[in-house]
Amino acid sequence: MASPKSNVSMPPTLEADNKNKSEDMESQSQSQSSFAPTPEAKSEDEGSHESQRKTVHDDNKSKKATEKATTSTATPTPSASPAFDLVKAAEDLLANAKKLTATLDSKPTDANHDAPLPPSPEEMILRQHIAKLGKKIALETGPPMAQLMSEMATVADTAAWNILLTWRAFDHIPLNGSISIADLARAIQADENLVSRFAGMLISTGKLIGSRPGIDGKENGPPTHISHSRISRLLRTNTSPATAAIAIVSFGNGMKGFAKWPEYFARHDRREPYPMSYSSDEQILVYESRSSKGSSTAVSSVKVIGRRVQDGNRPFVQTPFSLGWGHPDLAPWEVKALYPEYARMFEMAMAAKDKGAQGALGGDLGVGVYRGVNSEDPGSKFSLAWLASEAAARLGAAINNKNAKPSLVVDVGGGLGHFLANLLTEIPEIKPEQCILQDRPEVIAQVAKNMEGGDERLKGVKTMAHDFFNCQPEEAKGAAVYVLRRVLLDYCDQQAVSILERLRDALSDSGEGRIIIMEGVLLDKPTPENRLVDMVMMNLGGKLRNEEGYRKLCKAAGLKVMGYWVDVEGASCVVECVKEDGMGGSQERSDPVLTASWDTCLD
Ligand SMILES: C[S@@+](CC[C@H](N)C(=O)[O-])C[C@H]1O[C@@H](n2cnc3c(N)ncnc32)[C@H](O)[C@@H]1O
Repeated sequence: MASPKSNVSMPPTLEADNKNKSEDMESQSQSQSSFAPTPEAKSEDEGSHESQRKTVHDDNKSKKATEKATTSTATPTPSASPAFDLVKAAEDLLANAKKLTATLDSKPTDANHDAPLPPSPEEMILRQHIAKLGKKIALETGPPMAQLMSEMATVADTAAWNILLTWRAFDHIPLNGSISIADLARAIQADENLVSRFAGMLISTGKLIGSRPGIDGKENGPPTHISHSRISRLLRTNTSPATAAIAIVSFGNGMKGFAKWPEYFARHDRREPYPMSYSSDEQILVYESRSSKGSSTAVSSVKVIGRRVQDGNRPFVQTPFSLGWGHPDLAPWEVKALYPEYARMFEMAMAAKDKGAQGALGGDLGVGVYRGVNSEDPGSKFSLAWLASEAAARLGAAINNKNAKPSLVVDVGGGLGHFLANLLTEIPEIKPEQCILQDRPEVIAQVAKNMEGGDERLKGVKTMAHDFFNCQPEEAKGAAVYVLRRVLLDYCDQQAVSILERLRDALSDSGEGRIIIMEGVLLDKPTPENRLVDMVMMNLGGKLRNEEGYRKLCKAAGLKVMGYWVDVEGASCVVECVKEDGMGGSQERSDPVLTASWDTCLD
C-alpha cells in the first residue's frame, strides 16, 4: 500500500513556493518527521515512487514531483547525529536516575534541619551526568525548530535574570514561601507590569516558580506571586554572595562583550584581539568614575576628564569587553577600576573560585593540592615544598649580608592575595616578610582595607602597586619564585610574552629563580564550560591556551619550561620555567611576531 504522503503531487505554484522556502520552514518539515523512518516505512515509500515513475512519466509536473520525492528518500531528513543512540541514552538516563534516587534515599539526614547536607562527590557526578544526558537527548530528538527557539529563548532568559539581579530583586524573594509581584515591584522601586514581564520570562524557563495563591475562582490568570527555584535562590546577594557575584561577573565579562562582537570584529578585521600601535600623537581618553551614592548596583556615572598618550612600554589591545562597557580606549582592568562595585563583585567571584565554588571552570589552582601530572615526567609531582628550605637559607643570608635580597615569593597580579595567604598557611617556614603581593593600585588599596578591617591572613606581607608590564622594582628582583596565577589568560600572545619578559628580566643570573604560571587550559575536546571561559577571555582580549600555547609563550619570552603539569580533567595547568641560557635581548628570541618591540629592563 502506498503511503498517503508519497501519492501527493504538488501543484506547480506550491512546488515553486516550496523551492524558495526559508530554512525555518525546512526545519519545521524536519520537525514533523524527526525520527528516522523504520525500514518498513522506507520500503513503502520507495515502492510508491516506483509506481509513480511508471504511470506518470510523460507528465512533466508530476515527474518533477517524483524526482523531488526520490531525492528526499535518498537523503533522509537528519534526525540525530549518526553516533547517537536514543534508546541507549534513555536507558543510561534511567539507570542513573535510579542510582541518584537510591543515593538520596540513603543520605543521612542533618541533625539540625537548618541547612541540607552538602552533596557527596558521587551525588554530584550523578547529577551532572543526568543533566548532561537530558540535554543531549533534547538536542538530538527535539524538533529542530523547537530546539532552536528554545536556544533563542535563553537570550531573553539571561537578559531577564541579569536585570533582576542588577536590581537585587532575588534578594527580596523569600527563601521559603512567595512574594507578590506587586510587593516585589515596590521593594525594587520598579513598575509592577515591567517586573511581571521579566518574572514571566523566568517562570517560563523554570528559574522562578509562579503561583496565584488565594485567588478565588480565577485560577487561570497569570501568576501573581513568585517563589524561588533551586537555581534562582543562588542569585540572592544577601544569602549566596559568592554565586551571585559569579553570575554578575558572567554577565559583565560575558554578555556585554558578546553583544558587541559584530561591531568589534567589523572594526578589527575579524581577527583575534591584537595589540595596536599608537603613534605618539595619538591620544586615549581618560575617564573618571563617580559612584552614585547609596546605589547597590554596579553603575556609576563616568565622565571623560582628559586625554593621555599611550604608554610606549605597554602593548594596548582594544577589547569587546571595553567596547561593551562603553570605553573602547581603556584596558579591561582600567574599565573595572571605574566601577568599584563591579570590581568588588569580580574579587568575590575570584575568591569563590578559590573555595571551589567554580572548580569546573578553572580547575583547582590552590596551593599544595595540585594533582596534576607532568607531561615530561609523569612521576614528578608539582610542589612548592622546596620553598621551606629556601626560605630558611634566604633568612640566614639576610642576617649575614645586609645586601641580600629578602624577597622569596612575588605574587604578580596576585589580586587580594588568596594564593599567598594559602601558601603561608601550607608552608609555615615562609615568613610573610619574604613575600610580595603586587597588583593594580586600587586592588592593593582594597587589600590594605581588608587588613585594617581585621583580615590577618596577609599580616607582614609587603604589598606593592605594580604594573606587570613594567620592570620589577629593585626590591622585588631576584626572588626564588614569581607566581602568575590566572593572569596570562586575560591577554593576547604579544601581551602575555611582554609580561613574561618583564619577569624574566627580574630573575637572577644564577639561573635558580623560577616563574610559576598557573592557568586554565583549553581542552582539545570542547566542553561548554571550557569554551565559555575561552569566549569570555576573548572579550577581555585574552584566550585559554593548551600546552603548546604556553610553551610557545615561554620560548618567545626567553624562558625554558622545566615542567608542565596538567590536572586530571585537563582543565588547569602549572608551568614551571627558568631563564633560558644565552637568551638576551628580544632580538635573539625565536618568534619575531610575539617578541615585543618595546623596551626591556636589561641594561
Ligand atoms: C584574574 S585576576 C587573578 C588574581 C590572582 N592572581 C588569583 O589567582 O586570584 C588578575 C589580576 O591581575 C591584576 N592586574 C590586571 N592588570 C594588571 C597590571 N597591569 N599590573 C598588575 N596587575 C594587574 C588584576 O587587578 C587582577 O587582580
